Amino acid sequence: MTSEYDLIVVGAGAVGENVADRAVQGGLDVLIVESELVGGECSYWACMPSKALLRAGSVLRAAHRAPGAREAATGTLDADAVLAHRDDIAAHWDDSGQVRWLDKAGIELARGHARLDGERRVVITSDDGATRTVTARHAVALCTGSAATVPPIDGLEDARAWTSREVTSAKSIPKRLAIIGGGVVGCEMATAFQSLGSHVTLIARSGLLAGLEPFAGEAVAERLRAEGADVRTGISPTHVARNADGTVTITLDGDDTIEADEVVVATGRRAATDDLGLDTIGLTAGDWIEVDDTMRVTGHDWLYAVGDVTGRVLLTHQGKYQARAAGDVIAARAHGASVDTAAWGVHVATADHRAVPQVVFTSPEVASVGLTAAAAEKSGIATRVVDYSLGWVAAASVHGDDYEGTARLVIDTERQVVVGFTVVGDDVAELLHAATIAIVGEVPIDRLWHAVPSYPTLSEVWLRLLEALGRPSVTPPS
Ligand SMILES: Cc1cc2nc3c(=O)[nH]c(=O)nc-3n(C[C@H](O)[C@H](O)[C@H](O)COP(=O)(O)OP(=O)(O)OC[C@H]3O[C@@H](n4cnc5c(N)ncnc54)[C@H](O)[C@@H]3O)c2cc1C
Ligand SMILES: NC(=O)c1ccc[n+]([C@@H]2O[C@H](COP(=O)([O-])OP(=O)(O)OC[C@H]3O[C@@H](n4cnc5c(N)ncnc54)[C@H](O)[C@@H]3O)[C@@H](O)[C@H]2O)c1
Repeated sequence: MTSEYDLIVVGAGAVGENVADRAVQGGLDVLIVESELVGGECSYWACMPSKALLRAGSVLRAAHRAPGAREAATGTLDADAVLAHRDDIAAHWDDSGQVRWLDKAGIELARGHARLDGERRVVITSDDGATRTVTARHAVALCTGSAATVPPIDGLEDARAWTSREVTSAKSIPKRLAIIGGGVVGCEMATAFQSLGSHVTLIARSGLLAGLEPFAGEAVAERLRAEGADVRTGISPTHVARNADGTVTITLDGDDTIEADEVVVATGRRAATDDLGLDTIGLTAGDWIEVDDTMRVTGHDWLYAVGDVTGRVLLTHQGKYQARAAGDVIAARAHGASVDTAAWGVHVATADHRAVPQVVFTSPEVASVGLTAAAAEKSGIATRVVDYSLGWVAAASVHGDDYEGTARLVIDTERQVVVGFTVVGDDVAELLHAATIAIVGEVPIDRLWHAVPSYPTLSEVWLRLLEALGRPSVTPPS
């Protein structure tokens, strides 16, 4: 067995797989180490199973909005069928398909838990306790992801609370589900489980989806309430207890209590770095790993960190974007080739700072990229903000009865380019990429007038937003 590789990747989630793939394509020999399932969180306990749990509810809501379909869709969701579909999407938690992909891509896999053991050295401990030491000729890339945080709420540790893992892999639908945390996971899982028949109580210490435009969280809260969920904002739990009969009691500020059959903690993530041997190279276990825009770790020219573990952006697509830059730059540096680190260059993840797209698959959907109005103002950019009600676009009336939604453009008035876009409404996810291209391409507003949206599509909201900004006028001859 070889003990030396050009590159050792720790963690075979979506991000690690992509770093390895790019590096192999760049001519390096690569070992990837995985302690659980090849494919990582996204495939088995995050993006994919959560979207499978949400899809049927979204389709049924769409049918209810459309006269004719509404009359045909009179029942409730078949929760068992949804759970079975989710199991298929999560490949029944069997990673053999992804292992085959690694093999085809020319990436060698080692199963086990990897720990750094000084510079460029990694010790792999397999399930039977056997260890193997490998060294990297050029680089080690840490792609170990993140894990759910459990906040220090009295009693929570002992209450057998579900995290994102248990809720996305749930085997049945609890009658009453309480969710602590009004962020992305909390809102998506509240949407899914309310539609699957749970009575959901969502407990958020602020409003919902803080950090996005305020109208996003407000629309999601309103819809959840309309569907029967109990949404409590501006309140925190003070005590959680699992009772003798298996139920859970959650005590809130002000002593109100909530009874539930299961409780989910969805209060953010921590770096998966606590048992990674970071101390052997002078870094601190448990910390997010700081990197430059080529994803190289500050102060260690052989070490890279990519994806969630950096804490830069906790999204699969953005981690994979970083991975493409990192895999390519590791290969370039190994070959002594030139490296392009200028903003928007091949080897840097510039978009992390300026154009991170995200879709929240709630009802209504929330799609955003770039800066919110508040973030743009805070960063000192001279901005203009325009809003348009999506219900006024022609396509909305065809889409379904009483369509409601909001789109917001944030414009940098000095550079005359879009720096932020948020849209909230049913089936708006696919509107997002146009905005991402406008921001990354720094397309001048005047030119956007020539990007004509098809009639009647929801994309016509672009035209309405431009009209709200004002058509550039032609100066009449004097
Ligand atoms: C419920 C939920 C839903 C989400 N939905 C979306 C979504 O719709 N869209 C989106 O873009 N993002 C979504 N995300 C975020 C997304 O899941 C993460 O951004 C993504 O999984 C990060 O990928 P990663 O490869 O960096 O980490 P991970 O997927 O966590 O992979 C890290 C891998 O490293 C392995 N590992 C860790 N330590 C070691 C070690 N010492 N040795 C060997 N192996 C190790 C782990 O077993 C794991 O397989 C969601 C997250 C959650 C929690
Ligand atoms: N569709 C998607 O793109 C998608 C879906 C799910 C998750 N994700 C990603 O996964 C990551 C994790 O999601 P998340 O929802 O766990 O984190 P989050 O940061 O989005 O939300 C955490 C929420 O918990 C609250 N909170 C924190 N500590 C608390 C406490 N002690 N008591 C009460 N509330 C508390 C915060 O105020 C916040 O509202 C996100 O960064 C997100 O980008 C993405």
